Amino acid sequence: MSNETVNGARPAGSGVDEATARIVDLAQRREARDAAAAGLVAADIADAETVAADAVLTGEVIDPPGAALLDTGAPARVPVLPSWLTSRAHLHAQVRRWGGEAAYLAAVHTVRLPVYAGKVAWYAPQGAYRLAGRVLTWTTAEDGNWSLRQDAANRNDSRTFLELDRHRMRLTAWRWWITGFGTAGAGTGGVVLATDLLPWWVRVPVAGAALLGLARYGRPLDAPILERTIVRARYRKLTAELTRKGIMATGLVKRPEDITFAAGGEIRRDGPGYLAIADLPDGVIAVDVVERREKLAGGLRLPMDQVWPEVMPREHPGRLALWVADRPVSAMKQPAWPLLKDGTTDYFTPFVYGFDPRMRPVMYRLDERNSLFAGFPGSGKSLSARVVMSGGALDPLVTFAVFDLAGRGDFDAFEPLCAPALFGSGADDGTKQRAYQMLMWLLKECDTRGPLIKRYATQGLNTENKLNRAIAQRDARLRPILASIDEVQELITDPELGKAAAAAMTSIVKRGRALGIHLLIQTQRIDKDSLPKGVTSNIALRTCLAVPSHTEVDLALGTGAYNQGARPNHFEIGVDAGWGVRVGYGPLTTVRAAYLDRAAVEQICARALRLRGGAVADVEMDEARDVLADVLGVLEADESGQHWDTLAARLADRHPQVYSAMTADALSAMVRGLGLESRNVKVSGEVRRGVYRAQLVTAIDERAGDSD
Ligand SMILES: Nc1ncnc2c1ncn2[C@@H]1O[C@H](COP(=O)(O)OP(=O)(O)OP(=O)(O)O)[C@@H](O)[C@H]1O
Repeated sequence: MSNETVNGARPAGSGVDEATARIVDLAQRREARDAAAAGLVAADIADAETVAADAVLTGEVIDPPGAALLDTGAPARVPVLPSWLTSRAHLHAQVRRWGGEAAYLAAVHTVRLPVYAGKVAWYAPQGAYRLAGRVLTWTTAEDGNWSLRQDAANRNDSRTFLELDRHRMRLTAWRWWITGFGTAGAGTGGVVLATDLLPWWVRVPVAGAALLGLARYGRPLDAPILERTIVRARYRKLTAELTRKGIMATGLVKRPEDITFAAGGEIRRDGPGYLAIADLPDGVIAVDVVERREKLAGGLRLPMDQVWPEVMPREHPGRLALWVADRPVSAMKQPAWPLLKDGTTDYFTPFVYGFDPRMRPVMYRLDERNSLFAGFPGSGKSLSARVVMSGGALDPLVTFAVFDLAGRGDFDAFEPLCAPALFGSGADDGTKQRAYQMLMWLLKECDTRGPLIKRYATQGLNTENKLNRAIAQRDARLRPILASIDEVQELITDPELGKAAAAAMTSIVKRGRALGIHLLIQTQRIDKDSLPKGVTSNIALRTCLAVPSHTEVDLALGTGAYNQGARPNHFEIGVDAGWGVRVGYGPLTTVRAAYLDRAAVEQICARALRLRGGAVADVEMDEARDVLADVLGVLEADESGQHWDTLAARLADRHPQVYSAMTADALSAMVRGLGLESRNVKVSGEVRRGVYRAQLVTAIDERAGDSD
């Protein structure tokens, strides 16, 4: 409709003199209002900012009658139950909050009890005296027509006076009876309370209530017995006004009234805080507000940690969910991990991983997913990954492979759950080599599992050529595998193994997903070299913990995550340890892993070992291969050299269990890592990079000479 309006343009042919005062035609105005209500704009001939529609609209009619309506989703409905009644955690939070307030009031008034007792002792007799006076006045009906009688007396009108007094006497006749019975009843009550006729727990509260009532009646109006306690404003209620004030502080919106609140989404309590669903004016989207969280918090006069603006998934981009916590979230106590003390999990079913800022449980899924945890040192990666691994450990079917390339011992508790060849902890080359062998083993598993699973499909155990629990239980060769590598960048950037390891990981995350292989990698270095796109882009479940800037956010979570509102760069390392933004399972989620300290993880692993009958099966690994000898072995007798790509393909063919993921680049990097040069090799007239037989032979001879 705005295309019908041109600022400052004069109405075509109106002939209105701007200098003259405008006379408004009320009938026309009314008509225009009705038209506006019907969704139309009536051009007001006297409106200097409106021009005739046909002067501007030269093309086709934009909204022909009966144009299709856009589906903006199901009509918003008010929740049947208040949100604090819909989850146990929220109910606890609400009860705790009420309990806290009740305890505070009880404490305040208990301390003041002696003062209150003194006030009651002072005012109760005064109340009794006042009450007696009031009852007497009522009984004698002196108040009723006193002024009329006085008036008759002043006028010496004895007849009227006597008539009025007779009326008064008639009233007093029955009132004396009531007063008499009332006084006798009160007296008897007093005697009963003063003696032992009733137990103390009846007498004390009744006497107390009576005294309190008298004291209340006897006190001056401005002297309350209970001290007025101004309860500290511990909780700041989020109102529409406050929400608008906060959003205005971002500088994105010009007029507060442009911020509206979604129907059915009024501001309400949600977990330990308040939730407002606001619709932003045209041209402003929720991501813009999320981006200016700091200004928003400033406008609300609250610490950042208490203000959680979010984009609403599956809603229009201008709808903002603003959740304001009662207290800074980092100071809130997270609920305990539900599986901490008992319970088991199922690899194929989600389990609780952590809690979002509203303290709602957030689930984690192992099947058909791979995981990445990226964050700066101290952001809580290892702890978060340990929760995922603890979840996996509580399914007795899961086979573990764990490599900690930092060697800090964060994952030592999982050692008893791993076959000896599948556990390593250390920053040395040997551990990296073993981690690489583990990847080769996973590749081999990918090769063997596919045909086996297909066979079970023909027996009716699955429908989609994917591993499921029934198959995993039936065949010990198809147990789900959870393979974790901490500080994976150490392996990926290794000059010798890096390229081949990255290629292997890419292959594993692509193929292993449906075969019950979950690769979980963690890294603190977030750049293109440490997180090659081939690996990350195939990992579905990615969690980014505290990082310095949007570059790392997009590298870890995928390009565009920052634009969609992911802001892990707002987390403060140390304070917000464990907080991360996750993609790949449900909508973009801000979540903090449940806190499991070392002792808790050790207990969980001990439980997990018991679930596995106290021991884990050994795993056969292929011996580490001699790469140079293998390359020499695939050179044909008449070849003096060969290209890397041909050699890589031949190696994958000859030793698929070890080299199936081998690429030309990876092979070149591995061989160069062993001290050989990559050279131009001419084969069948084509010159490409490769290696000569003579180089390989010399290197092998030198190595043999060194070891002698
Ligand atoms: N979910 C959590 N809840 C509470 N505190 C946490 C949480 N996660 C981590 N922390 C705290 O942060 C500290 C660092 O965690 P962690 O060792 O997992 O970080 P990291 O990112 O792995 O660091 P590094 O890269 O140096 O290994 C922990 O010792 C713990 O005190």
